Amino acid sequence: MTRLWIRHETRSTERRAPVSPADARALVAAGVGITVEDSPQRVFATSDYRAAGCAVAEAGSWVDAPDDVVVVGLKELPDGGPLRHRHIYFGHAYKGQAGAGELLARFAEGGGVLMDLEYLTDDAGRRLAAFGYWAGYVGAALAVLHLRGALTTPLAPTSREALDAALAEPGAPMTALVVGALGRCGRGARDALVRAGVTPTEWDVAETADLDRPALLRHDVLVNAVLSTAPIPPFVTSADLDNPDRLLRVLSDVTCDVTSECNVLPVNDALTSWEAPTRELRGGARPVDVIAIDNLPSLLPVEAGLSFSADLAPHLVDLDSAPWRRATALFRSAVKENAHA
Ligand SMILES: NC(=O)c1ccc[n+]([C@@H]2O[C@H](COP(=O)([O-])OP(=O)(O)OC[C@H]3O[C@@H](n4cnc5c(N)ncnc54)[C@H](O)[C@@H]3O)[C@@H](O)[C@H]2O)c1
Repeated sequence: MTRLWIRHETRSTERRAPVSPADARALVAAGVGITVEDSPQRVFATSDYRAAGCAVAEAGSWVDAPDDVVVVGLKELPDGGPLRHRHIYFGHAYKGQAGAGELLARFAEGGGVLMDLEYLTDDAGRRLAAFGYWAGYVGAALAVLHLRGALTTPLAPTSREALDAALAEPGAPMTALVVGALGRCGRGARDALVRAGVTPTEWDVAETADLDRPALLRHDVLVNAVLSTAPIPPFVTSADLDNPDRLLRVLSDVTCDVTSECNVLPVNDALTSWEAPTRELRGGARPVDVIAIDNLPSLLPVEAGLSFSADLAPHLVDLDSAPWRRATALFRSAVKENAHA
């Protein structure tokens, strides 16, 4: 029998969960055993999981859980020693990100396995469960609100209704470009911009093959929603920021590949946060700011949590299916490469 252990998230701002109580109920009915760690910040009540037939454990107790449980979460694990369980979450460990080598070494040392949610794909390579839509939606919304001077900090989780009401407030006209417009984040970004009364320019692979830099710089807002798996020439360079014809004022980097070799916006090399969502890249009379928040969907935790759980839960019944086997194989080759690095 599959035994899942849904962990409390380490990051205090992370209110989402990978599986909702309603989907947990369906999994339990399908014969999956589920333990849910109590969590002070999770958007779904622990009592709802209990009512759905899940056992409840203390926050962080997965470290002492039996070897055969599969630990399920979303974002980073707490620092610590060797990892001996199978873990399902977003490890961000295969693109040379900061800390990736150390994480893979912890798995190698403990004999555990990372079944990375980013690489859970169907036979055609399409992601099976992703938060992209709401990430793009919030990423574009923050850019609009910032440009209008209507961003209140620190950011806090909200509802779509409240966010849409803020976007519907009248503001000065602006232009916006979404790159990666055909993807999940891109679609969310486009919808948020339309909600704000902005008709976005939409670029995907075809439009960036021969990048029209002057056209890019003529937009007030750039939302980067590209999924890059190998380094490509940057979309915005330092010289672009110094270009006197630049209109670009806000870069919203939904991708957040800021420490990766795949960073297409190398003018920025650091994340921003809920406390300080924007950072100035150029000041003075022609400022330009960046937004690079890597947990955007957490700002709409209910909408994001429910849609992600609906996608993921059906795949948690059988962890030996082809998608999980592919994700595991990828992990094993990353560990091997890391050992030789
Ligand atoms: N910041 C956050 O909180 C957050 C949340 C979810 C996802 N993400 C990240 O956002 C990125 C996009 O995720 P997604 O789910 O939307 O991916 P996706 O695969 O659905 O979409 C990516 C899009 O980028 C396009 N693309 C790829 N290369 C391109 C290029 N050179 N030029 C133009 N377009 C290109 C693809 O054709 C596709 O349409 C990922 O890196 C993901 O990790 C961030």
